[in-house]
Amino acid sequence: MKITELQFPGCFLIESSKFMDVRGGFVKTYHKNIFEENGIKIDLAEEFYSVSRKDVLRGMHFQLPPSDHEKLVYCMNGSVLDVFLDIRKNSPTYGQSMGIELSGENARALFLPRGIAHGFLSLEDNSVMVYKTSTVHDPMKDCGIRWDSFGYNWPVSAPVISDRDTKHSTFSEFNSPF
Ligand SMILES: Cc1cn([C@H]2C[C@H](O)[C@@H](COP(=O)(O)OP(=O)(O)O[C@H]3O[C@@H](C)C(=O)[C@@H](O)[C@H]3O)O2)c(=O)[nH]c1=O
Repeated sequence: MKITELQFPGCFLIESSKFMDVRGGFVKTYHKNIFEENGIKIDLAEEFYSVSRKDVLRGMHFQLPPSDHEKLVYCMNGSVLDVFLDIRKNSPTYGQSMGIELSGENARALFLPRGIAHGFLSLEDNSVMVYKTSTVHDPMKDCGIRWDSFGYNWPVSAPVISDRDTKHSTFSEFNSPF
């Protein structure tokens, strides 16, 4: 397991070893000690997953304080372009976004701290995204920023998005509490 801090402080790329044999594959997605040795502390409270068709775009999501949380995300099957946006006002990378491909094949995961908005574009059918979070879902604090409002160059013109995701504030309208 190789863990690298990204250019956004507190965001980490986790590259897990994938063991293959005649039966298929094996991937370890969380190891408390290795994570903590690399500066990642997450008390797991919930786990969930979504399944998306090609060109589905979900995001950009986060929970507001006091229900904000750390998030460990990975793609167990298929592939996605995972995109995250720094909305921490005191961060040197505030307002910046970056994208990383996650797939069942590359077995990468991302650790995202509080104050990072998260979304992804599904690059193929049956892309399964798994999340482990440090607080439980709080519908009253579940919040978002419009996917097309912060300058990220998504490689899709007409993504499939939820009704909720069309209604988020734009990045410039949003007054970040982080
Ligand atoms: C996120 C979530 C949703 N739900 C419900 C609400 C709704 O009825 C249904 C689908 O929710 P959504 O449309 O918000 O699902 P989705 O758009 O897939 O939400 C996810 O998007 C990505 C980008 C993230 O980063 C995740 O943290 C999460 O916000 O599931 C829960 O019960 N618990 C949860 O933790």
